[in-house]
Amino acid sequence: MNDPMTAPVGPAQDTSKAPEAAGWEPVNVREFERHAQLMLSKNAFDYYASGANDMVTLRENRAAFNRLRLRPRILRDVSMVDTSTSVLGQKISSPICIAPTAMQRMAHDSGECATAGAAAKAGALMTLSSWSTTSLEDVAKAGGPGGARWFQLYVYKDRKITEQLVKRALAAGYTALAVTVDTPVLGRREADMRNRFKLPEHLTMGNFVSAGGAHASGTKDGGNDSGLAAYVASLIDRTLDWNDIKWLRTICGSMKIVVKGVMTAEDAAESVRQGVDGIWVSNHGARQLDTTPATIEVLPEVVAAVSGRCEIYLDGGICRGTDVFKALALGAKAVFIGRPVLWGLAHSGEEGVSKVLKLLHDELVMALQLTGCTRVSSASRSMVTHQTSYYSKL
Ligand SMILES: Cc1cc2nc3c(=O)[nH]c(=O)nc-3n(C[C@H](O)[C@H](O)[C@H](O)COP(=O)(O)O)c2cc1C
Ligand SMILES: CCCCC(=O)C(=O)O
Repeated sequence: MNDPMTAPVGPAQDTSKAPEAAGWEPVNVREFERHAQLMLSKNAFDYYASGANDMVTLRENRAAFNRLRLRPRILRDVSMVDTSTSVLGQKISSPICIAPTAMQRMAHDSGECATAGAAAKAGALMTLSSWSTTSLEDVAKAGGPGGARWFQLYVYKDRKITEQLVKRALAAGYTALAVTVDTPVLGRREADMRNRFKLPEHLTMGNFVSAGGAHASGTKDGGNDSGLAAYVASLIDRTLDWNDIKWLRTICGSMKIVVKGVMTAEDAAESVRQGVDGIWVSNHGARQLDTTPATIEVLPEVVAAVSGRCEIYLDGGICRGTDVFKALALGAKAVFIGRPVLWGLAHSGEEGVSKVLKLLHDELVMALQLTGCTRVSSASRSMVTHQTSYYSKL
């Protein structure tokens, strides 16, 4: 078996429903990924799994968690553990939330509706991608009235289309807009270039069916390149700046605004000055600018710059309960998972997403118990240290 730390990402085997996958019950997130690799087409798996360029940051997002060491406390009665918390005033059962990932129906035909169903059953917060293969209204229905939902926004050059999208999200009960600010152009994803990635013919960008044309058809024809890169270049607004965040504030009604893709103390401080409600530390799952640090490495500078003035979230590379614990201990209010949800979907639709959420939840509970914590707010800065801190004391 490949070493999970060094295993290359892709290329995927093109053996959908491979016999090796049958009857295999993955016991951790990395095994769900390997299972998905057997189940999915190469076009889909490579798109989901890969990062930008040399994928230095993709490996770092994982490796940086593993360089952190936990300092457990003992004899603290951990018979009862409460993982519930809140984000932007909304109660959720766990700090493990679902990040927006585009085009989920390539992973399983039930796609985003299955994710919404699993999230609602677990009491988890789901963020829906602008690039959902199901309309935001149908996803809201699938999650039911009680589901906690945010909408991820890509700002289109066509501001009428952007505005309609925001208004529809508000009407459908999404409570926050996660505005993605790290994608003025699409990162260079070489697997997608090689595969000439495209959305399968039977799928559409579900939020743009009425807009029609290229907006709806998505990434059907990339010519000699990734179809996704062509879509972004022609339709997504790369002039986006802070004035647009102000503009969004005027049209988003009661929805809160979270900026997704903050990676520096400077931008965190500016985000607070601009009055955003939340800061989402993310390097887009290492799919945009390669050789940025891991998100867990920049979290401390963001936390220091924000100094409690708004909530901070983190995503990138989370695949263990101990990763969640480390992010919380270093100051994140909640974490988001991207690819693990896709691996759950590929395994068995809604049931698979439920399994992944439960797996990570159970691992988090154990991480809390074994560090002597009975609630997520007890995960503290003193319980995490860098591995080198031990060597410096020798
Ligand atoms: C296949 C895929 C599609 C994604 N699509 C979107 C998207 O539509 N909008 C967005 O803001 N981020 C998108 N992201 C980034 C995720 O929201 C998140 O930042 C990232 O996946 C977290 O890292 P992880 O996959 O290691 O958990 C996508 C990531 C992946 C892997
Ligand atoms: C503009 C990019 C859309 C999907 C996405 O965010 C991703 O593939 O990472």
